[in-house]
Amino acid sequence: MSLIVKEAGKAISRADERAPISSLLKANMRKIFPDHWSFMLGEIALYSFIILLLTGVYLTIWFKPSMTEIVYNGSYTPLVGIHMSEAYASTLDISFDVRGGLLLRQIHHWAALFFMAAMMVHMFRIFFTGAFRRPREFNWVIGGSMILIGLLEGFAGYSLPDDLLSGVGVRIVAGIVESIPVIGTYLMFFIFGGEFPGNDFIPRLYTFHVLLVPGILLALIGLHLILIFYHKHTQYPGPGRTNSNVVGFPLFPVYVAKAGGFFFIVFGVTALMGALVTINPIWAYGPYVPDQVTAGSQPDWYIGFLDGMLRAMPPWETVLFGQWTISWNVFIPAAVMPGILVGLLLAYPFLEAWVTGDKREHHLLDRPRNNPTRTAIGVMVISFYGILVINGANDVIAITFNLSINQLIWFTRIGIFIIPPLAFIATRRWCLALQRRDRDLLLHGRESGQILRLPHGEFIEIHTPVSDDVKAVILSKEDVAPIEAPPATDENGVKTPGLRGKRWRAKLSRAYFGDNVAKPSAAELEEAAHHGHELHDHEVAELEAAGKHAPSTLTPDSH
Ligand code: HEM
Ligand code: HEM
Repeated sequence: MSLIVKEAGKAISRADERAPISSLLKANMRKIFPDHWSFMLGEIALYSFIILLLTGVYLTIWFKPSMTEIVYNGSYTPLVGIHMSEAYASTLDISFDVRGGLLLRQIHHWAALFFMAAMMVHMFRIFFTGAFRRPREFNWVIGGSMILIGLLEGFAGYSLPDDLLSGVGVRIVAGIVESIPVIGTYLMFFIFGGEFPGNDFIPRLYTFHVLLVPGILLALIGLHLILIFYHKHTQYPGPGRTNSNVVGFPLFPVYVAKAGGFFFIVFGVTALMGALVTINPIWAYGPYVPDQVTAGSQPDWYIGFLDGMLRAMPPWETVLFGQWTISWNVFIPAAVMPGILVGLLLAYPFLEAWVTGDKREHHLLDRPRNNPTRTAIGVMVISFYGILVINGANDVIAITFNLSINQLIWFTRIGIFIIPPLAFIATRRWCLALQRRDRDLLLHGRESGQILRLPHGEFIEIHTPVSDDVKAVILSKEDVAPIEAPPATDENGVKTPGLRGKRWRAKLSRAYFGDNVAKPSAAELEEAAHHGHELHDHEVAELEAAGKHAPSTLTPDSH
């Protein structure tokens, strides 16, 4: 036995001489990572992706990416004798005839929904805490691209079974491609290998779904994680945490154990969902037939906002020279708007840095209230997105709540211009109110609800000072001055180049920082500490004369 161990040890050192992994591991495994529950969101995205890879490989063994028509003869009797594509029939086989097939299919689908949800909530965490600021802007761009690619990958997978529900989705995509002016029809023929639906689409989509996109995602996730390691993780403000240190636990053994355990929890929950909750029962929809549509058909949740945008658009069309139709009703919501939204998403870190003029490195996270405009922009975008998702399900909502679908469409058309700005204003005011509360907490302590009556009859409210931990968190706020507009000419009378642009930028910057409530200065804190921690001499004397003691840990605040 000891000989085997010795030989194995020798083999490892020989391997290590050729590929010096141990020194690399030694240097990095003790790296410190900060701790917070919200840092688990990125992990959920990562583990869901691993589950997708594992279950996806299992599905490839039986799935037949072919649109060749066959007559079904499997064990799901209601469809026996029906004409369908091999893709649809093989998905039925996976569901009813392959051992564990339905379970793995359902785990794959649930993992896809969790993957997209985890990515999005992870993105919100990054956004609201300002974790995308320098030096992590590029990692934000990688993340944003992964959302877009994940969305395409999910749509591709959802379309593979060639059932009536997914076929309707593919038909919509064909329509969107056709709506692109000039090249639309050519592009549609190129993608589908001829008229819709043709025979080539599912095999092409299959290569896209199981090879091309997973490969790209794998590379991007690898790069994303390497960059996180390289930049080090940001941390939330707290006692002893600064922009230049990291307070937390070492990667090995603490995080390796935690992350390993968490992977099994995510896998367990996904497997439980796959085992207990039906998802995408394609046998109930039937095979895709181009002239049929199922009532109440809904895409997976992450596509809902696109569908909502499409459904809200008025029926605008232009016919050029009496023969070329431009379908604005499809082109704008399904091609132009998504392009603009993705562009803004990817550019956000750079836009914010331009408006604030803040190009410094940030390793300490912002509290959302301390950056009211950013937080308000985030909530505004979420409300915009939410309205579109609701409209994407307007037929189902109309039937469930006995409403008219037209009412819902008009609610969306008007609401989309009114609700997001209201959400912006309300959030901004809310953040500023929280800033004011923080300032009050530092200067006057917490209202204890205890009222003290002084012997001469006056009532004072007792305020307890906040703990040092809370103080450290509140004091982490940075008060940044807005950018000033340069003078029209310099001291030699030379006109400032690009004056108009610079004035605009200064205006935006002022609007961005707007009514920021400055945190108390050191002098104000000193004054408050001096003033607040003891009762006035005459009050103490009064209490003592009455045979009472002033509460020593409490701070009265009647002055
Ligand atoms: C496949 C999808 C993704 C995976 C597997 C993933 C994974 C992770 C993990 C494990 C972390 C460290 C833990 C944490 O902070 O949550 C992280 C951090 C980060 N992620 Fe992602 N992420 C994904 C998508 C995204 C998206 C969509 C964005 C933004 C648009 C993004 C931007 C970032 C940034 C900027 C950090 C650094 C955060 C910091 O240091 O505080 N990621 N990601
Ligand atoms: C981000 C990664 C992925 C996402 C979001 C995703 C999503 C999906 C979805 C939603 C379906 C429809 C499932 C259903 O029938 O209800 C599907 C089907 C499928 N996926 Fe994926 N998938 C991913 C990665 C993979 C990988 C890596 C493979 C293979 C290596 C794979 C192989 C398949 C196959 C063969 C099907 C068709 C079988 C079926 O529908 O049951 N997937 N995928």
